[in-house]
Amino acid sequence: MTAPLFEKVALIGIGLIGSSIAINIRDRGLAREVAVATRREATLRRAEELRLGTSFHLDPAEAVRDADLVILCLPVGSCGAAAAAIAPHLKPGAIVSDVGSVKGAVVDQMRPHLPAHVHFVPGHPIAGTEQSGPDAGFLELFENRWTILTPLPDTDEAATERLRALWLATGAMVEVMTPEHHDLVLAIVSHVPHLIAYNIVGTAADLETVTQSEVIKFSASGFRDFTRIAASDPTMWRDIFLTNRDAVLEMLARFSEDLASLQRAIRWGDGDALFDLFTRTRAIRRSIVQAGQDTEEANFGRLKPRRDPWNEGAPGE
Ligand SMILES: NC(=O)C1=CN([C@@H]2O[C@H](COP(=O)(O)OP(=O)(O)OC[C@H]3O[C@@H](n4cnc5c(N)ncnc54)[C@H](O)[C@@H]3O)[C@@H](O)[C@H]2O)C=CC1
Ligand SMILES: O=C(O)C(=O)Cc1ccc(O)cc1
Repeated sequence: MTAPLFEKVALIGIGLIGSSIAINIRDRGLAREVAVATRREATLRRAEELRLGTSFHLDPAEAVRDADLVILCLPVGSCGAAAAAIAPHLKPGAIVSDVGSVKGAVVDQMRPHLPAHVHFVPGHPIAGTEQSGPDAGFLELFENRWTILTPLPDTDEAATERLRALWLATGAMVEVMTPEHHDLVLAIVSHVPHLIAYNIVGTAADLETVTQSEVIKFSASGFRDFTRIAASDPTMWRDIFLTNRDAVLEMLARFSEDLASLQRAIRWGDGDALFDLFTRTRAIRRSIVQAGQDTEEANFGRLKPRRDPWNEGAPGE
C-alpha cells in the first residue's frame, strides 16, 4: 500500500477506464476520497454497489468540489461540455486531466473553459479492452502498459510529476510528448487498426456468397481477433475518428498506398516482395514480445515453445 498521493480525486465518467482507475486508487490506497460522477442514475448506483468511490454524484460540478485531481473518463467528444460544467467549481491548484484516446482535440475543447488557477495535464493510458461500463474495470489493466501525458508548454512541471506518480502507482510506465505527436503515433498503432477491424468485419458480414453462419463457423483466429476489436464501443470510436481526423486520414493514405503495392505483388506473382514484407513484420512482432509488451504471448512462449515446422529441417538434417 502506497501513501495517499491525493486527498480527493474526482472521476467524471465511470466506464472501463474510470472504474479501473477507481479500483487502483481504492486497492492501492492512492487517495483518501474518490468522488464519482456519471450522468445516468443506473450507472451511478452500479458504481456505488461496486464500491468504486466514497461519494457518488449525478452533477459533476458537485463531484469536483475540493478535489485535488479531476480526471475526465468520458468519450473524447464529451470532454468540452464536461470541462465547461466543472470549470467554475474547480479548486485553485487542482490538477485536471483526462484519459481520452485523442489529445489535440481534447486540449482544444477543454482548455478554453479551464480557469488559470488549475493545472491541465491531459493523459492517455494505452491500455484497454473491447468492454465498457463500470463492471469492466480491473486492477491490473494499466500494469506494464504505457500512459502518455501531454502537458502544454505552460503547464506546471510539479503537476505533471504528481500525475506521473499516480500512473506509476497503478503499474503503468509513463512517457511525456506533445498532443500532436501523440495523435500521429496513435493514428497508426491504434486508430487505423481499429478502422481496419471495423471494415473487415463489415465486409465479411455484407458478403452475398458467404453466409453469416459460415463466417462464424469458419472464422480463423486472425478474423476472431478482428471481431473482438470491432466489438469496441461505437460512441467512443466514432468520437476518436471524428476528432483525430487529419492524422487518421494521413495514415490511411499511406496504408492504402502500401496495400496497393501488396495487391500488385499478388497480381504479378512477386513472391519476394511478399516474403520480404512478412519477414520484416514478423521481426516487429518478435521485438514486441521480447520487450514484454505482450505478456500473454510472452507467457505462452515460456510455457510452450512454438514449433515452426516450415523452418525446421527434415528429420536427421
Ligand atoms: N476502452 C478503451 O480501451 C480505452 C479508452 N480510452 C478512452 O477513455 C475514455 C473513456 O472510455 P471507456 O472508459 O472505455 O468508456 P465507457 O463507455 O466504458 O465509459 C464512459 C463513461 O462516460 C459516461 N458518458 C458517456 N457519454 C457521456 C456524456 N455525453 N456525458 C457524460 N458522461 C458520459 C458513461 O456513462 C460512462 O460512465 C474515452 O475517451 C476513450 O477514448 C483510453 C484508453 C483505452
Ligand atoms: O482492446 C484493444 O485491443 C485496444 O486497443 C484497447 C485500447 C483502445 C483505445 C485506446 O486508446 C487504447 C487502448
